[in-house]
This record gives sequence, C-alpha cells and structure tokens, in this order.
Amino acid sequence: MPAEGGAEPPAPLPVGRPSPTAEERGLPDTADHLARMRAAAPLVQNITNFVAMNVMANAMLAIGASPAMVHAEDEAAEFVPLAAALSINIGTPDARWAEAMCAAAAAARAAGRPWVLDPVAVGATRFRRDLGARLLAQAPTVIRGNASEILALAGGTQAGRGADAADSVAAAEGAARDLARRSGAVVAVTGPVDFVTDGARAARVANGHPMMPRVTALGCALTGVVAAFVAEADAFDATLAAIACYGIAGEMAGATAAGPGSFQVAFLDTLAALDPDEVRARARIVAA
Ligand SMILES: Nc1ncnc2c1ncn2[C@@H]1O[C@H](COP(=O)(O)OP(=O)(O)OP(=O)(O)O)[C@@H](O)[C@H]1O
Ligand SMILES: Cc1ncsc1CCO
Ligand SMILES: [Mg+2]
Repeated sequence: MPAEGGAEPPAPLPVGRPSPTAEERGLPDTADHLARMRAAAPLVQNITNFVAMNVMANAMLAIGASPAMVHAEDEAAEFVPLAAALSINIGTPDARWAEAMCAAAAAARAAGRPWVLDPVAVGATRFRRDLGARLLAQAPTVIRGNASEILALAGGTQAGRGADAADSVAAAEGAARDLARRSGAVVAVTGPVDFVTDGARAARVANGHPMMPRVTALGCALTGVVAAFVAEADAFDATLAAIACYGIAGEMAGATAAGPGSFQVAFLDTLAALDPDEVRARARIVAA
C-alpha cells in the first residue's frame, strides 16, 4: 500500500545483476573485436588513393593491423589470396587502376576473402559512376562511405562536393538499407553519427569528434581499419566495432588537440594506445 499522499517507492535495483552486456542487447562487444583483430594482426591489401596511402597505412599499423598497399594491375589480383582482407578506394582512379581494382575484387570474391569498398566521390563523374557499378557487381562484403557517396552509389541524387559529404547521414539511411539488400553488403554511412546496416539489422555509432572530417583521408583510413576487423569476424558486428574504436580514438585525441595538425598526431598515438576496457566503456552503439 502506498504511503499516504505519496506514490509507491521505486522497486529496489536488483542486487548483483549487472546491466546487460552489449552482446546480450544483440550488439557487438567492441573490446572483444579489437582484441581479436590485434591478436591476428591481419595482413590487409589496400588499393587506395594517392592522398590516403600514408595516412591509411599509419592508422592501420597504429591500431594493430598489417597494411600492404598493392595496386598495380600487374600484381594486385595475384596478391589477394595472400592477404586476409582487401580494401578498394576509388579516390584517385585512372583507367589502369580501375582494371586492377576490378580484377582484385573478382579475385577476392573467388578466394572467399572479405573486401571493403570505399566509393570516394562516386557521383561526381561518369568514370566514377561506371567504376562504382563494376565494383558493386563484385559483391563487396562492406561498403563504407559518407552520406553523399552512399546516396550516389545507391542510384539517388546527392549534393556531395568531390570527396566531401554535403548530405546528412539521416538522409542516406533509406538508401543504405536499400543498397545493403540489393548488394548483400553491410553498408556503413559515416558522419557525425554513423549508420550501419546489413539490410535487416541496423545500428548507429555516436562516437567521433568534429575534428575528424578536417583531416584528409581519415575516412579512407577507417575503410582499411574496417577491412582489418572484418577479416576476423562477422561483417555487421565487425564493422560496428571498427567504427566505434575509431570514433573513440577520435574523441580522445580531440580532447587534447589544438587543431587538425596536432589532432592527426594525437589520433595515431591514441589508436595505438586504445585499451579494450576503455573501449568497452566508451562505445556508443545503439540499435536503429
Ligand atoms: N562531425 C563529426 N563528428 C564526429 N565524428 C565525425 C564527424 N564527421 C565525421 N566523423 C567521423 O570521421 C570518420 C570519417 O568519416 P567521414 O564521413 O568524414 O569520411 P569521409 O567523408 O569518407 O572522409 P575522407 O574521404 O576525407 O577520408 C568516421 O569515423 C566518422 O564517424
Ligand atoms: C581529397 C581527396 N581527393 C581525392 S581522394 C581524397 C582523399 C579523401 O577522400
Ligand atoms: Mg571518403
């Protein structure tokens, strides 16, 4: 019976029962994925753009993967079975690179290696649209892009300016779900809050820092980190975990950086020092 004039007191919190873990909520345990990736230190082949090569290789090394930038038409497909995963980024393509990308993607498909597509500025020119469509036909495991790129790859209109997004992540969520269902890929749309879907499941990651889009190629580098995580685990869970780890490193680096230059240095140091327990405590992944 409630006390006179008052509401029933709230039920006491259950003693000795911890709040549900991420896995109990159907979401990945980010720390587990980080530890698993680091233990494997997967060799990841990257066909990436001239701007990203150094940034990407350093970010991948810092978090614990083993990157190899192998893009020449003469060897790209041959290298694929040697690696645990492949990433392909169309940031600065030409005709020969395009053939190397398509041959490598086909080799990954044939060898059962996961591969991640980064469709940089795919809506900008006919050459990029055609290349994006050819690569999509090679069944990427994951597609990671900004909102304008995912809208363009899905066939919609978008406002992107070159490699930079000009559409909100929310505006690309429907296109991402549709693209995931049509392609069979996990689709990740990055921005202030990231959105990840496999067409059936979806989740958002609210980690990150506003300094991240002010340093070039941090999205490209994330694509390589996603490939490293996906080499070791289920693509949907591994993609969420990779994006959360990366965003957490961004938050921690952003807390001390004076601007994009010192941020870039702090970000690398933070990726290398990421502690699984801290990652577990800071990950902000919610089902969508
Ligand atoms: N405003 C923001 N606040 C917090 N995090 C952000 C913000 N914008 C981007 N990020 C984070 O930055 C990382 C890169 O995502 P972004 O969408 O900028 O990639 P991108 O446009 O492909 O970058 P680039 O092509 O320059 O490499 C992701 O981890 C994302 O979560
Ligand atoms: C700036 C830029 N231009 C082509 S690729 C690239 C890196 C970010 O996508
Ligand atoms: Mg990009």
